[in-house]
Amino acid sequence: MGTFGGQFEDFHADDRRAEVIDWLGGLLPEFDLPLDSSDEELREYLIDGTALCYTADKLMPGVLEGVWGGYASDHRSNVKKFLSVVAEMGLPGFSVKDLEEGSMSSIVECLLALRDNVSTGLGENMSNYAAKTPSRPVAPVSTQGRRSPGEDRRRVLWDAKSPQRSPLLSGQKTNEVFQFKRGQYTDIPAAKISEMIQSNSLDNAPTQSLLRVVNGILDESIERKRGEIPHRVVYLLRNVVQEIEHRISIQAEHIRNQNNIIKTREDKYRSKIKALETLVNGTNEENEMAINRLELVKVEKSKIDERRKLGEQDMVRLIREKEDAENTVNNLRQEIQVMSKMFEEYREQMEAKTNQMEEHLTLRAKEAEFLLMQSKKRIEEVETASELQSQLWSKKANTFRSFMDNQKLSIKDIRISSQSIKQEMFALQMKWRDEISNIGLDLKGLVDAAENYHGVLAENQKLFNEVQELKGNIRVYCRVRPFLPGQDGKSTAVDYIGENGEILISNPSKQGKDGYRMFKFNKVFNTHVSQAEVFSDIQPLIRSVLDGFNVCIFAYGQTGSGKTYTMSGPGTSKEDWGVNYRALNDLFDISLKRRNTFSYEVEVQMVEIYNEQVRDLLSNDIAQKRLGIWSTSQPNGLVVPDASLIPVKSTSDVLDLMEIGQANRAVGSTALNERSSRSHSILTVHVRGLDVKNGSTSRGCLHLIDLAGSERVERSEATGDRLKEAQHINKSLSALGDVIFALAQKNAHVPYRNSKLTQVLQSSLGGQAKTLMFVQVNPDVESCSETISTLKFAERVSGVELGAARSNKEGKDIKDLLEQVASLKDTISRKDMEIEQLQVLKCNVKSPSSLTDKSGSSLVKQSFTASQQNQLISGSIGSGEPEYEDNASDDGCSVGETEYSIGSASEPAADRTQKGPSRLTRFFLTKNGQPAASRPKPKEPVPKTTPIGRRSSIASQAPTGAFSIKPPKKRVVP
Ligand SMILES: Nc1ncnc2c1ncn2[C@@H]1O[C@H](COP(=O)(O)OP(=O)(O)OP(=O)(O)O)[C@@H](O)[C@H]1O
Repeated sequence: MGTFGGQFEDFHADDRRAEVIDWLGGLLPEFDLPLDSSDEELREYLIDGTALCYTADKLMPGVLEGVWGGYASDHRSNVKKFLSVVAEMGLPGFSVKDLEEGSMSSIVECLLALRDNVSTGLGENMSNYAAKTPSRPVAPVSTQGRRSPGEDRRRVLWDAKSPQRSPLLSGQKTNEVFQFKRGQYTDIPAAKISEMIQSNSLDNAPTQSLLRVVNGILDESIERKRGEIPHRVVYLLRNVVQEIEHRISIQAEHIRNQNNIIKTREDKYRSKIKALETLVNGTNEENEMAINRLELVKVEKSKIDERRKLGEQDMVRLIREKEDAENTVNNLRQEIQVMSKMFEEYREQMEAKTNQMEEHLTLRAKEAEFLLMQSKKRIEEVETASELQSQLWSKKANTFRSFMDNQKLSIKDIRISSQSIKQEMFALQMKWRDEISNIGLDLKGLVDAAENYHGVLAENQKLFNEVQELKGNIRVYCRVRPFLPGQDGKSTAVDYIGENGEILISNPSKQGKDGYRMFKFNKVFNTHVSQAEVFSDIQPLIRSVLDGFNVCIFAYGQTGSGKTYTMSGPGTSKEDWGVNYRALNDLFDISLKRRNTFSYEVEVQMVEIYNEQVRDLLSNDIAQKRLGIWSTSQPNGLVVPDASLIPVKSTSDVLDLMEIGQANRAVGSTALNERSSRSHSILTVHVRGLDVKNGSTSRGCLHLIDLAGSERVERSEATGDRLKEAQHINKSLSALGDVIFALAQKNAHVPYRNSKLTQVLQSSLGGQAKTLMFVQVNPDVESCSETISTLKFAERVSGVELGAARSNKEGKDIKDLLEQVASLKDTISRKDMEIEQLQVLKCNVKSPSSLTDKSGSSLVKQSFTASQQNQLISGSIGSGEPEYEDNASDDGCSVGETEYSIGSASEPAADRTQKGPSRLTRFFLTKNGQPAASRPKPKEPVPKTTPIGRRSSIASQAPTGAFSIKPPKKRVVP
């Protein structure tokens, strides 16, 4: 039943809609919707509101102009205008939303109400309504025959809305015309009545007015009783009645039409009811068909919905795409703006540059012009000058010509005189030939001597070194550290390194000559010199330990200058080995070579001086007792006897010990060196040798000392414990400086006891040891002042004469050795004399004219006075150092070899003769420069005191007894 009710409602709605469509089809010519159009189709037609407005305008022309000025482009506004007209008429309206998407029934009902309202003769209302609207042009009035009801209706509307067509036709006037007072109709003049009739005012008059006119006329005729109504009034009456009849007939026709429509609708309803009944009573098949159709419809609907959804999605997508596109466009716009800004800036820059260039070019052009002017001037000047010059030259040429003429004349004279000279010369030549043959004989002897000259020189050099050895100068070797990795950009303070031990330091903080300082040492090792090369230079010195000498090598220099590098080496590989390892290795090698003649025992001690305390680096005992330092006169040579003394047999033993020692060393970091030695480390190698043939013994001791850094406290930025350490280090190093100073000055008192370091070094500095100092230099220009003070110190050290080293040998051959030394010194004096003679000869060869005096005797013979000759022959070294010969080692290396020569030994003889007294002469000078004429002759017994800086005579220093080496605390290397 519900379905049927719903279907009925649908049919009803369809019907109502069809009615509207039908009505609109008749009203609007362009409206061509079929009667069975759906709600949606109708909505589609009406939705923009134009059709609604047309309808209203058609029914009530101009009515919309009164409502907000006519049509609008916006569909909602049109619909609203239509709705306002409908509302004004008091008809049911609808909402805009209904028209857009809701039910169409409200719209259909509204339109039908409008239709009914208009067609049921709401003409008055309409005319009243239309009367409110402003005037508009008069619509053309159809005058042809009978009019259709619609046309009439519209005409009525039109006429009602055109009040100014004639005075009578206006609503007000019409009322005035048809609202006569009783008795007035009869009084209306005929002209007026005919005018009223002719002007169709009756057509326009409302029906009520017409009926009032009829009643009025009838009332007047009744009142008059006589029944006499003027013809003209009757005429009017008849016309009015005709009009009323006409209207009634129109109404009747309209009603008939309505009836027809109703009948048609009735038929439709009936057929629909029948269809419904058929539907209701229909077979299952039909139902199914209907259901199927319904399903199809649903499917279609769902499809439509889907399409709609898809459309909506498309719409959303398109909107998004549009938004994206807009964003892109905006971005592009922004980019364009940025680009244009940049371009603008760039253009401005280019303009600025162009301007600058223009200015620059203008300046250059001006300069060029100026230069051109100057050049022109110069050319003019040069032209003038060249003219003057050519004049001068021509003058000079004339002078020269005359001079040449004179010269030619004088040449003639000379030729004549040369003839006579030639003759004289010939006589002289004869004389010279004799003389030259004599000189040739002399020269032959000279050539023989010259052949030996170099050999003699080398020997002399060797002897000079030996003299140095005898003097016992501390050798100073300077080594310059290379820049470390990462220090590439630094500039060096080392300006020059000479081959003969010169080193020039430049100090950029000082100007001119003061900015440079030259030092001279026994040797300077440049940055590239290898560990092996350094060692080869000191090897003979170290080997002398096996011959019973005490040797001390210590490294001095500021932190990070390479002391540990030189003494220990940077690593344990063989190339890296420093002096320590190489020295011990070398000692083992030689002792092996000499094993048939000598048997050696090697023992090692390793101590450090840390904060003025001596610590045993080879002890396992952490809480060590303080170690005492013995006086240097201890016969066993042990300076720190309580320190562990470990016997070693091979290099590997040494390596193990060094490792222990290095591990126990006190190191820390300073601002200058990441791992800085904070103590002085002393490695002492004790060597005892036994001559298996004659039973004599020797005892040598090698001190290898790595001093702590000598930098200033403030530069190392040390504080706390580090400051204390640094202060101790500085104090001990300054004590070392004082000792060196006292030694250099040959003071009676040498302050050894001021520090542990000087106490330990006492035997090396003041005793009979051979001492060598490595002065380490950091090339960095920032360390320039430290470098200079280090080198000054080293310079002072190099001036210290310790006296000749003494071998700690004991045996019956000491006397023999002393004799050997005496004869050696005799040889030296002889050799020096020979050299002197050769030099004199050489001078004489250079100037042959001076070779002979008038008496024809040789100047060579005259170059020495008798007293000088006596002096030379009788000159004696006097020291008779037995150690000198003992230096010669079995393998041919001797300590006194040229490696230790000081630069001056290699100077050319000529230079030396020019500079001052010869080496020989210097050799025989005492320290105050006086000739040592009273020296004993070589064959004389060896004196007890040495003439050259010896502190005590050999005799007094000779070992007095057998070695009394205190049995040390020996420790076996793990
Ligand atoms: N001749 C050299 N060749 C290459 N590198 C060197 C040389 N000398 C020193 N060095 C390097 O310089 C750095 C400092 O050297 P080293 O530690 O030996 O200085 P130091 O004077 O012993 O310092 P400290 O007083 O602080 O102990 C190390 O890295 C070392 O390897």
